[in-house]
Amino acid sequence: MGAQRRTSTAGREDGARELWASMFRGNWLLFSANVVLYLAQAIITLAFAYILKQTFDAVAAGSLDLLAQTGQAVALLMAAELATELAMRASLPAFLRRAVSGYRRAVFDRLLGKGIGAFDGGGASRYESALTNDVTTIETTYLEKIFTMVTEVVSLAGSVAMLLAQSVPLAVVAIVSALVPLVIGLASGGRLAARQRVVSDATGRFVGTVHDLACGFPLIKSFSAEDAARERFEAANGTLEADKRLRRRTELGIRALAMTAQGISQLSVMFFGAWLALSGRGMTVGGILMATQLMNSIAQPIQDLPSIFAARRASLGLVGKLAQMLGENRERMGGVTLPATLTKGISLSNVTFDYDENLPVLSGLSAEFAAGGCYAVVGASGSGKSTLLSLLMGAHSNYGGQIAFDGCELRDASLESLWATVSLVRQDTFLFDATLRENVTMFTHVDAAELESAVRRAGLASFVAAHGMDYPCGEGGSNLSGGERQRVCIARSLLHGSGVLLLDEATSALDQETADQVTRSVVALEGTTRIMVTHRLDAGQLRLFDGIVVLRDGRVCEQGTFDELMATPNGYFRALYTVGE
Ligand SMILES: Nc1ncnc2c1ncn2[C@@H]1O[C@H](COP(=O)(O)OP(=O)(O)OP(=O)(O)O)[C@@H](O)[C@H]1O
Repeated sequence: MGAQRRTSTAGREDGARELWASMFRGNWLLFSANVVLYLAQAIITLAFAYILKQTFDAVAAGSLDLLAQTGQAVALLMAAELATELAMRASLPAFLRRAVSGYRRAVFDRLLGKGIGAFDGGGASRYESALTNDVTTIETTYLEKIFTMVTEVVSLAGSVAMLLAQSVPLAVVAIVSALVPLVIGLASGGRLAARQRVVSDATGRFVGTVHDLACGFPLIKSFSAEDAARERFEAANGTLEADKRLRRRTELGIRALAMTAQGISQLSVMFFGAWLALSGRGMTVGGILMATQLMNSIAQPIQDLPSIFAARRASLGLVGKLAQMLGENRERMGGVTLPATLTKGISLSNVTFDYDENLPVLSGLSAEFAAGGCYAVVGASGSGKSTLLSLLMGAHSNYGGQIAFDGCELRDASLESLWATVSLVRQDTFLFDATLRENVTMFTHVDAAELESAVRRAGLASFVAAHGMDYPCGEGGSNLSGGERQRVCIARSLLHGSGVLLLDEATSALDQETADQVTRSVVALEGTTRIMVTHRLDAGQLRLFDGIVVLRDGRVCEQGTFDELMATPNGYFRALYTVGE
C-alpha cells in the first residue's frame, strides 16, 4: 500500500514536471532573451547608483572632468535602458504566448488520453476552471514573475556586492536585515500554496454551478425555482469569495511582514552609514547616497521576493493539482487488436462491477451476443443496462469476470481498436456547434454515397432534403429537435461502420413511427452486432430482435426471443411487459 502510494506520488510529480516543461518547450530562446534583458535592466539600475556616487564625489572633489565623464555615462545608460525596454516589449509577450498556449496544449493532449468513462461521475468543470482561471493565475503569478525574480535577485546580489566594496560592516547590516523577510516568504509559501489550491477547487465548483444553472435555466423558470437557484448560486459564490478572502489575507499578511522588515532594514543601513561617515570610518557623502540608492534595489526585492516565491509555489501547486487530475482515469492499454467485424461474438461471463465498493451494480452477469445478431437489453431502471454498455465500450477496466470479443479479453484489447470496432449511441446526444455534415462525418472526409446511405437509414433524408447538409446544428444541437439530434447521432454511428453498434435508449426521444423506422434500420443492418438498451416494451419492435436479454439487479435473469419470454409462466419479462402495457 505504502509502495503504491509512493508510486502514485512519483507519477504525479512526473506529470507535474511534464506540464511545467511544456511551458518552456521550444521556448528556451525567448526565455533566455528575456533573462538577458531583465539582467541588463538590473545591471543598468546598479550602474545608476554607482554614477550617483561618482557625481557627488566629483562635486566634493571639485572635479569638472569627472562630472563630464559621469554625464556621458548617464547618457549611455539611458540609451541602453530604452533599448532594453523596447526589446522586452517584443520578447516578453512572445514568451508568454508560447508558454501559455504550450501548457494548454499539453493539458488538452493529456485530457484526450483519458479513459472514455473519465467524466462519468462529472468533474468537467474542474478542467474548465483549470484551463481558464488557473492558467491566468499561473501566467500572472509565475510566468510573468520569473523575470522580475531575475531582476530582483541580481539587484539584491549586486547591491550587496557594491555595499561590500564600499564598507564590509555596512554590507553585513544590509544582508542580515534582508534575510529575515526572505525567510518569512519561503516559510509562508506552503500556506499560500494550500490557500491557492482551495480557491482553485472552489472556482471549479463555482464554474460547475453556473454551468448547471445556465443549462437548467428553462427548468428553473418553468418550476418557478428562482429562489432555489439564487440559493445555490449564492452558496457557490459565497464559498468562492470566502476562500479568496482567506487567500488574500494570507498574501497581504506575508506582504505586511515583508514591508515591515524592509523598512527596518532600510533605516538600519541609512543610520549605520551615517554613523560610519560621522565616526570617520571611510564613508563619503557619495558613498552614503549610493548606499541609500542601493537600498531601493535591496528593499524592492526584499518586499517582492517573499510574495513572488510564495505565489510561484502556489502556481506550481496548481500545476501539480492539474497533473493529479489528469493522472486519474488514464487509459489502460492492451496490445491486442480486435477484428473490425466480429465472427464469434461477445461473451460475458460472471461479470461483476461497482462504482462504489458497497453498492454492486453488476453482480455475476453472464450473456452471449452472437456475431451479427441484433439484441435488445431490457430491465427495470437501475438494473445496470447502461453500465453494461459502458463496460463494452471499455470505460472501466476494474470489473470482475470476463468480457470477450471474439475470444479476446477486453482488458487485453487496444482501446483504439475497440473504439474502431464498437460505437455507442447514447440517450444524451452530443452535437458540436457545427454543420449537420460535420456532425455526421465527425469532421472527416467520407464517400458521398456512404454519407447519403447513413443519413437515409437513420431517417434523416427528409430533413436533409428540406435544410441541406450544411444546416448549422447550433450549440449542443439547439437548432434541432430531440428526435433529430438522436437521428444525427445514429447516422454518425452508421457511417462509422462499426462492427458492434451499441444503442442506449437511442430512440427514446423519437415518436412511435420514427422509433419504429430507426429500430427497423438498425435491425436491417447486416454484418454488425447490435445491442440496444430500450425501455420501449413494444411487441412490434421487440419481435424484430434475435434475442432479448432481461436484466434484474445486475444479473441476466431471462434471455430469449419475445415469444419465448412471453411464453414463460410467471416470467419476469412477461410481468414487466404486462405492467408496461
Ligand atoms: N457514474 C456513476 N457513478 C456512481 N453510480 C452510478 C454511475 N452510473 C450509474 N450508477 C449507478 O449504477 C446503477 C445502475 O445504473 P445504470 O445507469 O447502469 O442503470 P440502467 O439500468 O441503465 O438504468 P435506467 O434504465 O434508469 O437508465 C444505478 O444504481 C446507478 O445509480
